[in-house]
Amino acid sequence: MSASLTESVETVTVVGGGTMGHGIAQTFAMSGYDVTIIDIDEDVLQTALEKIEGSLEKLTEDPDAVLAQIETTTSEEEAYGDADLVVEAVPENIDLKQDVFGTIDNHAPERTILATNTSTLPITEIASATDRPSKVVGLHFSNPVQLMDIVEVIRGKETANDIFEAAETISEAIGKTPVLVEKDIPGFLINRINLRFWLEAVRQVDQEGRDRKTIDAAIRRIGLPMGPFEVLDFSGIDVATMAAHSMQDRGVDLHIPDLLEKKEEAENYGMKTGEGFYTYPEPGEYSRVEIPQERRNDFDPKHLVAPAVNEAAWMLANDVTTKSEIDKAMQIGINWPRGLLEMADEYGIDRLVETLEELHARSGWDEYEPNPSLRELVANEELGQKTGTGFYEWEYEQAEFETVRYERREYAAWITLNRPDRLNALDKSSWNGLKAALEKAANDDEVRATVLQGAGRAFCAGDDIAEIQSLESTEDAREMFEEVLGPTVQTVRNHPKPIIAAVEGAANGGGCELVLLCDLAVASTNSSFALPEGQIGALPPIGLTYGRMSLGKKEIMEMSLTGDQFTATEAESMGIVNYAVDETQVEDIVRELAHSTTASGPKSISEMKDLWTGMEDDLLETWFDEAMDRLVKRTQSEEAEKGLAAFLEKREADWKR
Ligand SMILES: C/C=C/C(=O)SCCNC(=O)CCNC(=O)[C@H](O)C(C)(C)COP(=O)(O)OP(=O)(O)OC[C@H]1O[C@@H](n2cnc3c(N)ncnc32)[C@H](O)[C@@H]1OP(=O)(O)O
Repeated sequence: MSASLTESVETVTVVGGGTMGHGIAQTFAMSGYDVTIIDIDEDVLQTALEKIEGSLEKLTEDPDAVLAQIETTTSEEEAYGDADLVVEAVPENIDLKQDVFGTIDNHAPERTILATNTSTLPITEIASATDRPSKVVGLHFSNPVQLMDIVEVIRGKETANDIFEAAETISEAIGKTPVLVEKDIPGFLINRINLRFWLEAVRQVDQEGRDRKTIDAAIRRIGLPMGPFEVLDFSGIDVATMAAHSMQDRGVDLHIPDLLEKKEEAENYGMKTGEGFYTYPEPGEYSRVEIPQERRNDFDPKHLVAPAVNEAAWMLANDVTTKSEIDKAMQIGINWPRGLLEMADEYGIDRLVETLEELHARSGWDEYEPNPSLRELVANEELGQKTGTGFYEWEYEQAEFETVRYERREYAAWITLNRPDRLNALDKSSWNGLKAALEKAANDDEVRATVLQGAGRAFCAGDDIAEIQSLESTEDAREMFEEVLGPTVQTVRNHPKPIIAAVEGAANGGGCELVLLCDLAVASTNSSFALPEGQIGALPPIGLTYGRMSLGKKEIMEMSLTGDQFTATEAESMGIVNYAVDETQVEDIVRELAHSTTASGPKSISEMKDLWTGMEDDLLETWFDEAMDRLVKRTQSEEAEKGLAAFLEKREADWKR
């Protein structure tokens, strides 16, 4: 039925020749429809035609042919008498719109479908001004209409199925991607989600003293084309504030930060006035804002993503739309690199719920109370990529190798040292488990990056000192270090995929050395790094050899000779880790890094790694063997006997002065 309805639409009348109206008219004409624009003002119609002509010159080979399909009129009879579809785009005023719809209804034939491009008003109320509410539908275009792909198709309370479906197919026929909104809710889909994201960004500046450029840098970091302040300036602070107020007026639980109101009152609308959150060369002249990339890790994007996901969860729980419509809207409508709900599954629903709880507590805003459907996902362990199910299903595999847990989340292997009560100290089973897990990741072509992390409050406190103490002879020690530890070290070094250490907590001794062996590393700012092997009468075999590739002599010697703890920030400046970031972001930044490495060819990566390993071998292989030999002897020495006992008895060795 809708197909024939759609086919029967040949003539389209657009009401209002302003910014949206002329864009809508041009779009229909470019797709071959006969278009009439009606406005009460001849001058507006003239300007509309000029603007369309100017735009067509940039977009088509033959602007005249398209222009020939557009007529203008001020006569209602002429405009509506033969229209198959009317699209209204007059200013956002309910009385005006109802008046216009009453007039259209009087003049248009019974078959005519009536659409409104309102962004803030209820479709149902507009439709109530007609005798055909079942034939009224929302078609909310984005500005500039001729360039933006997305259109929201909104069902009013009375909209008939065939009209809703026809609106969908007509949207496709004019080259747009329709997003179906099944309920006539304030803000529809895109504004509702955008506003949650934007308003929290402004609150962060207003109430938390955050810097707007840092927030924009963090949001660009996760792949969005612009940060929230750039977007607000670009699309108009007045427009966003108006949309927020209208949602608030219609009963949506939503706060508008004072800072946004102040900008609006001062008429600092953004690019169009030359001043908004940023300053522009001239009113109306866009220039891309300089955003300091180096601050990109200093703000957690989850603070903005979580409120948006909460809004999406509310929509899903209330049958307003579907997951795919939400994700399509964000990807196609506003150029997100992935859909919002896909992103939610990457972050982990549990972590977004935690973020919402934190925002709720800090702001006191009830809209941040997590939607019950999110809590239900958490209760069901449907956390997203890390459990294989969240909003969507994901490729997921789990295996245990002794005390090491292996998970494949989509294209990344997450390997977890899992002896939290021993701070993941590396005993024989950990070394063997790590080797087996790495081999599994290496042999799986689907795995493109490998992450190494620790369970609990430490990354890894080094070799298991109790186990070292239990080695009773040089032969035992040789077997442990040369047949267990050594081969695992070589497995780490020869791993053909990027290995990224995710450090949260202590990385001591062998733990710190594992970080040195990884290709990339991210640490929480409360992590610590140390090579304290000397304190137990041993020595750091990897730190002293392969560690040289990351650290200079003074650094290695200070770490090895003193065993002192270094902070994550120091580790970052020394080159032990790439980034020291807030603990809430370690997992995210590691995942982003893993994702970024997939931009490089898998074979290129293994060649790069092979070259590096070969170079290290030429320089250091014999010295690593030498270091291991000395380590074996050290662990069997009288000094080690005292040092190992001292640690296990929680006291200092007697040589300490
Ligand atoms: C070739 C050799 C290479 C090596 O790697 S040798 C080992 C080098 N590593 C170290 O020397 C670090 C040893 N650990 C520590 O110094 C401390 O831990 C930390 C600073 C990392 C953390 O201190 P805190 O937060 O106070 O925790 P806690 O109470 O010391 O540790 C919790 C439990 O974990 C055990 N544990 C910690 N590290 C090791 C280890 N490396 N080997 C065996 N057990 C370890 C502890 O004893 C304790 O146990 P309980 O709860 O029974 O008292």
